[in-house]
Amino acid sequence: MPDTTSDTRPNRPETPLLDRVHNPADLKQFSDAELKRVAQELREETISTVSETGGHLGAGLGVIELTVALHSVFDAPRDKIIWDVSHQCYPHKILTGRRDRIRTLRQKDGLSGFTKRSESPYDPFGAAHSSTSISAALGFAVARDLGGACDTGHGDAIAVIGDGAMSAGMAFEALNNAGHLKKRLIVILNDNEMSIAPPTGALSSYLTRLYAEAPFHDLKAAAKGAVSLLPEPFREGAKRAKEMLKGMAVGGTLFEELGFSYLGPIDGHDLDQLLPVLRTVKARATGPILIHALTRKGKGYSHAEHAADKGHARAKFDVVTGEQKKSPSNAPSYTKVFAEALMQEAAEDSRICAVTAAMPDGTGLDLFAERYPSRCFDVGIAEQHGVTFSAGLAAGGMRPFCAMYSTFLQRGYDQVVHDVAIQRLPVRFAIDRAGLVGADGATHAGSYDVAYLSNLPGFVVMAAADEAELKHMVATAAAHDEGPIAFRYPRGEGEGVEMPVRGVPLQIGVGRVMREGTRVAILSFGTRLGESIKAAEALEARGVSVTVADARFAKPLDRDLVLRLAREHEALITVEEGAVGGFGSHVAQLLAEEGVFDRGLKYRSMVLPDIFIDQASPRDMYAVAQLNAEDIEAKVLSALGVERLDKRA
Ligand SMILES: Cc1ncc(C[n+]2csc(CCOP(=O)(O)OP(=O)(O)O)c2C)c(N)n1
Ligand SMILES: CC(=O)[C@@H](O)[C@H](O)COP(=O)(O)O
Ligand SMILES: [Mg+2]
Repeated sequence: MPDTTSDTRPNRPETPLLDRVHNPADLKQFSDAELKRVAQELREETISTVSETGGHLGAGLGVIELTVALHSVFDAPRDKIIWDVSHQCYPHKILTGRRDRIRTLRQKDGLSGFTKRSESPYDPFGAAHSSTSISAALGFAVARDLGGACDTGHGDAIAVIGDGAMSAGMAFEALNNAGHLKKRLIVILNDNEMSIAPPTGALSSYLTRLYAEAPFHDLKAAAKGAVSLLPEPFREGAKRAKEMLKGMAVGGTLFEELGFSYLGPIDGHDLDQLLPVLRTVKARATGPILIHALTRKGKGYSHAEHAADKGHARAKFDVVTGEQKKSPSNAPSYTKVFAEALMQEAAEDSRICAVTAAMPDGTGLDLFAERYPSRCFDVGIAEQHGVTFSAGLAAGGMRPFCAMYSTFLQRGYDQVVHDVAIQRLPVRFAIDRAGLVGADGATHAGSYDVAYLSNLPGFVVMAAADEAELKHMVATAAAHDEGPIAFRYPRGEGEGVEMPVRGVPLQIGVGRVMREGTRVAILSFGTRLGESIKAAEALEARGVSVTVADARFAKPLDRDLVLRLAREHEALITVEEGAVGGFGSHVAQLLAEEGVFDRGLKYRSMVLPDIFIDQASPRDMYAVAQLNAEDIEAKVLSALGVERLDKRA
């Protein structure tokens, strides 16, 4: 792994205090005034790092002071600091012994862009999907109190959760349980009034009202007696507030009603507030406590602060101009093709509507929302609800497209089974980020959707081999009222194929043959089709005649096509960018049932390997997965048992 600290390129900021921090304990040498300078240096180091690596910028900048305050007051790794989503963890990584590798973030063999237990004892819990931190922290708190053994010892359990992540049901399930268990547990609500896009929903409005009514003073907590938890500078003000509030009917905050002490709102960028509040909480808290910190996403870097997404994620960029270094695109992204195809369908059919769970830009539904605002729903980070809401829309006579990343749809799986599939409701699942996604790594890989959908009775499961196919699949889904249907497509740009003006519905369960050969058949499902064709060309050049087909459907399988390919070829290879249990498994099942193996077919199934693949470029990840053209070629040769080709094709 490259060590990048010795690099003294001119854009590296001067960081004399930060240079003295090798682990969080080193922060204890500094006065509060010096900690403010550490925070400034940490901010500059974070900006400089992400300018070189790309990655999540705005969220980390928004928690710089919080990170410094937490690590200077608490004692990690004994105290467990759990970052929700953990896309804001780069400053934490810099302070926790990983600064020498910070510029390897999100690269092959480098640091993960998220917290990861295997990476550091300072990452007590891994994350990347949202809203898990309170549950995990509560688990640590209970384990501590029950005397569980933990390598790093047991101290405080602290969850840092954003306002976006707080909108998920799972966060409330955890609050509910924590309020009941009454264990000492610290939750910091990092409220920057942003998700990836501006947050939607009643909870977001509620949080806004909380601080609009009591900016930086805890009037309600004071009224309910939480004043003793406040540090001295606040206590006087709070007492006065309490006096003021005497006789007024003040309801508790939602969090207090759930059994938490509520402290806040406080200014999450002001160490003069953060440090005394955290010190007091550390010294005095008994049960569950929620600290409501107000922050700004992208804080301190104007190009992030003023961007619509507050610098949520960035390609490498120029620090001075903020300009991102993106390579020019040769084809429209799959996401954009989906959005445009959906708008075409929606223009013809007023029942078409769309649902996203906090990913309007990522799924392309921001475009749809602009054109059809009343037919587009951002439900917040709430995949479970999003799926069942779509089921309700379908039951109510609409034609909903539930657009989610493959990896996030995992969270709504029971809803897919129980609310959609069993009721045979025609929800259309647009599954973006299918396959390996690159820098976000294993947590974001779309590996399982084919397996977890193709086993459901009545589901139609398609994979687009290219962007034109995607357009046809959108049309297919729009026309399919008989039950649930899903189509998957990868992150990034299309293959550059010619696009039809309008998508044409495909015949359900029918694949297509791309080229005819005689000896070997490669049956691809999804965008590995291009690699399969390349492999076929290479094999052809070596004298092996290859048929290549695009299955289009994992369910229902094109039985005729599969059986014909099996009958007419010596070997059949299936290729997909999905885990075992998906397309290839269904083909194998069919071949077994039909007794094809008894007749000696050489069958091989190429799927993602049974490992979690760490971040790298997508191509490198596919190399690890052995799903590139050369791997397909090698698989064919090994299936044939051909070491030196005999030109028998
Ligand atoms: C279950 C799940 N759905 C969607 C996402 C995509 N996602 C990552 S960060 C984010 C926004 C989080 O907002 P917030 O918690 O407020 O943190 P902020 O970025 O504002 O600091 C979303 C939607 C995810 N990581 N996990
Ligand atoms: C942290 C998170 O879950 C998102 O920010 C994710 O990284 C977005 O991925 P895309 O860049 O593929 O939209
Ligand atoms: Mg937020």
